[in-house]
Amino acid sequence: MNTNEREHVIEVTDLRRVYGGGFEAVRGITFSVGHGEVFALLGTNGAGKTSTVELLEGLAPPAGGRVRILGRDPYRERAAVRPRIGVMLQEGGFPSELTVAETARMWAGCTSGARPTQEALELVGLARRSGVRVKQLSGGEKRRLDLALALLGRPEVLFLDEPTTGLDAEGRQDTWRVVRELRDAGTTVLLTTHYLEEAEGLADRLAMLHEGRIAASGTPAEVTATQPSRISFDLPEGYFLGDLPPLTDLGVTSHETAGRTVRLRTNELQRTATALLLWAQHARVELRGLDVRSASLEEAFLRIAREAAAGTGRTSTDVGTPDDAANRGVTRKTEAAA
Ligand SMILES: Nc1ncnc2c1ncn2[C@@H]1O[C@H](COP(=O)(O)OP(=O)(O)OP(=O)(O)O)[C@@H](O)[C@H]1O
Repeated sequence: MNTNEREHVIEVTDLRRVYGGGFEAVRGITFSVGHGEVFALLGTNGAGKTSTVELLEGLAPPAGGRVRILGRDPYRERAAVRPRIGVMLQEGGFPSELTVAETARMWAGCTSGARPTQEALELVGLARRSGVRVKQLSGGEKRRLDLALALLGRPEVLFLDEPTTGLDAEGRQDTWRVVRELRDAGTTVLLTTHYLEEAEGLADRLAMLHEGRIAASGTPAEVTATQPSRISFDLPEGYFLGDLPPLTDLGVTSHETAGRTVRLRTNELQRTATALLLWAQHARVELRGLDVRSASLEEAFLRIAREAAAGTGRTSTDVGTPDDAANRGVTRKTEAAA
């Protein structure tokens, strides 16, 4: 592996995809993924995730911009790139009359340097179902088979398009475990998902797509940090809202009351919480029901999607590389909302 591959296993620059009829599904996106990173593409339905991943897999040429996988063009240099990547499609579409083992063997026959089929099936917890026909598998088991086949070639780069759709909670956990093990072994993983907790728990970095553009990107923590945190508590007996320190001085962006319960939103969680606790200590009162929490990725996603849909999204895109340690702050492409 040369230096460039180590730095940028996946490199996407101003990528565009236009379908017949002139519809622009991918409108100039830029990001890179480093060796051994898990990168998640999130987005609303039709945001352009699959259209992007297909370009990365070399299934179609971009209408504009550039893709490099392991330093090579995945479309023009497909013969060199394909053996080094693993692809798990949304719909595997394998012959339903074959058994699991037969399907894996058939796929292994088309894969250079394939690992033993039983090993791949064991990785995804399907070894016990080797003799079962594909048509008799549950939806979740079919997804596991898709994953096993993607792993057969010991890929350096793994593309997972909605890998846990249709899986139950246990199956999802199993898939996450496999992805983490692969990542720990140095595999670079790019996944698309609709499950925000999946991105939150699995991805080192992520990008949220909206209408073919990146609306926000960064680590999950960086993306959620762009959203206000929440603090709620009950006003102590005999105290009123006006008895608290001026809320704007505490970094509070909005507040509401319901009975004696006060709910605050703040972009400076530590400062606001500390000031409230100091006030309570000084007043010798208890803030009953105190609840302090950061925004979830789901909240961030919903807000960013709403803002982007309202037309406040900017058009430029940029995601820091993993080596840009000093520049790892989230890249928000939407104006901050109150
Ligand atoms: N072959 C095609 N021809 C024309 N338009 C297409 C084609 N494939 C996808 N599109 C359109 O491109 C846009 C992006 O689709 P894409 O499948 O990439 O979105 P997605 O983010 O993967 O969506 P989902 O989460 O629903 O799977 C959508 O508006 C879709 O209708």
